Amino acid sequence: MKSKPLFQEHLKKYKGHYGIGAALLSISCLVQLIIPLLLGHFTDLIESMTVTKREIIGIACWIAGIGLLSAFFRSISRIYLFRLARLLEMQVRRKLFMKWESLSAEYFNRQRIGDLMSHAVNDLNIMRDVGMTGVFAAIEAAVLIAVAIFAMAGSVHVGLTLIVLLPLPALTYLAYRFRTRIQDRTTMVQEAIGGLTSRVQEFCAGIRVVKAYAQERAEMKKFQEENARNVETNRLLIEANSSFSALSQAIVGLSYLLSVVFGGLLVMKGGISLGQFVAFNTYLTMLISPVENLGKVINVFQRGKAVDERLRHVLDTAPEVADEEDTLPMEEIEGRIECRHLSFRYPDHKQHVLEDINLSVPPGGSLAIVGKVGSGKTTLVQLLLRLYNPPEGTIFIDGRDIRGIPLQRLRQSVGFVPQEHMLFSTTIGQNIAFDPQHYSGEQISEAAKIAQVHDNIVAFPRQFETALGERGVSLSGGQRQRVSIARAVIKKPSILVFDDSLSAVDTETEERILRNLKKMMKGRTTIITSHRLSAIRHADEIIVMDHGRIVERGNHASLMKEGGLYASIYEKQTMNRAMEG
Ligand SMILES: Nc1ncnc2c1ncn2[C@@H]1O[C@H](COP(=O)(O)OP(=O)(O)OP(=O)(O)O)[C@@H](O)[C@H]1O
Repeated sequence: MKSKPLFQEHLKKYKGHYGIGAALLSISCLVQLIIPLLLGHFTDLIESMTVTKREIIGIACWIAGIGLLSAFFRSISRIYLFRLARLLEMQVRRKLFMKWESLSAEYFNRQRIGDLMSHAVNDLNIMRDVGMTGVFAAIEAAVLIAVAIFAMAGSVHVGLTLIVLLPLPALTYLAYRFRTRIQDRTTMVQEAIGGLTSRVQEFCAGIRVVKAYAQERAEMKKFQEENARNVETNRLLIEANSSFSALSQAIVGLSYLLSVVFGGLLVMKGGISLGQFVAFNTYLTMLISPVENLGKVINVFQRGKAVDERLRHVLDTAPEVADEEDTLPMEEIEGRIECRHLSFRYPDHKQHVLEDINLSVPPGGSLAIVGKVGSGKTTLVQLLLRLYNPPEGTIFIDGRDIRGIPLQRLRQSVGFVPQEHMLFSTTIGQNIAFDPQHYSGEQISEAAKIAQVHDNIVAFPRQFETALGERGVSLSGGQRQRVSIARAVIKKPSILVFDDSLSAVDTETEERILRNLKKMMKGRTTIITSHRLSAIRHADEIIVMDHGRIVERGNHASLMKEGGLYASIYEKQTMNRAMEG
């Protein structure tokens, strides 16, 4: 289902609050409109030479008092309406984040980080601007224009008012002409910001590679291109905005000119008094700013519309991996895994990366998946976590099709150690206890011991409280790997999946980790993919993959006896180790 325009929805939901804000602002505008009448009266008194010093002070005090009262209501309404705009920003950002959390890994593969950041930051700034500048100026313009015109016609001269208002409909035409141009250019600017953010993000993340390959110049060139695109798109937007502003000001200026010429003639003919002429022009001056602002308001709303569409495009993305409506709850997962004729290709790809995979792991059993680079090992374990959707009827856990297992239950029951060891910029302890469940310090420490990283952590002055990432310490590749192993084992999951997760530790540490795991994983299912065969030789079953197919299967002894691919890789690795040792 397509979502409704975000701003309109917000307006509808908080219509009462917007009503109060609009009422407060209207009071401020109405109070302000008394000032021209006082000025007109004052001018007539001066012209008639009948004014006393006391009256002058009295009128000045009234003008000051009314000005203050108007400013008071204006500032309250501003606080009120701006708070609503902040609320809109916060709610849309929350929606956006919740949507991202529901989307599959594939969605993020297809997106540039810069574009996502541009949605979360720049698009929402524009959205907030719609709520702040847009709504505030629109209400002010509507009230001031309506009431000032009424006052000009009612208290001064209908004919003069009509003449002066004659050019103003041209503003509507102008807004119509500029509408698409401003919207399109806003989209271009937001996309350019996304591109620039992506470039900076990629450069910072890949700084070591850039330096190692002396790619600074090439990177600078790419950055310059994005930077220039950003400047150019902004230039185009400013050009459209400025032309729109200049033309609307010219229209307003024409009104002013008509007022001076025809108003002056009327005063000379005695049609209106000098005081009325002054009041009329003061009203017109009051009108100029909101009418000019009206141009800005239209501009802000047009930019807001472009952003609203961009954001809704994200919010309307359907999650590829989600619970079906008829998904039944599931108590505990025991850990029996089965693949039946599993063939898989990535969304939007023609080629199958897994072909007719059949396997069965009993609860508490261990399965090792080995094979050449790109043979499909990671794909297979990601399907077991349902990071992608396998075809129905191909993967079963505890006898239930994985597509019918509640995602929350499935993911709570699997401890996954991925190839890339993503640690968050919190403390080491929080990185280990990264689970909805609460863990005690003792449990965190225990998990770190199993993962063989406890000694490293306690060597830091703040131990488990040590902050990681930005402005925190950096861990070595091996330490990061072991912290993410600790993160998986602390859950004591029914199924533990290691995707080539022991590659950055030496063989001795690897042995110790596996020994500890064996104790802890008694009765739980373990799946390990690895390039290093020494890490998996104790597994109950080993499958060897090549080009997405299982080409050999058995245990270490039977595979060695077979003398196939497994045996040849194992011998090569043993020889290499012997030569290195
Ligand atoms: N998100 C994706 N979209 C499309 N194709 C993908 C995606 N991820 C992997 N592939 C392709 O699927 C095939 C299997 O990749 P996979 O990562 O499963 O292999 P692997 O055996 O784990 O490799 P490695 O040992 O390098 O980790 C490769 O040809 C790869 O290019």
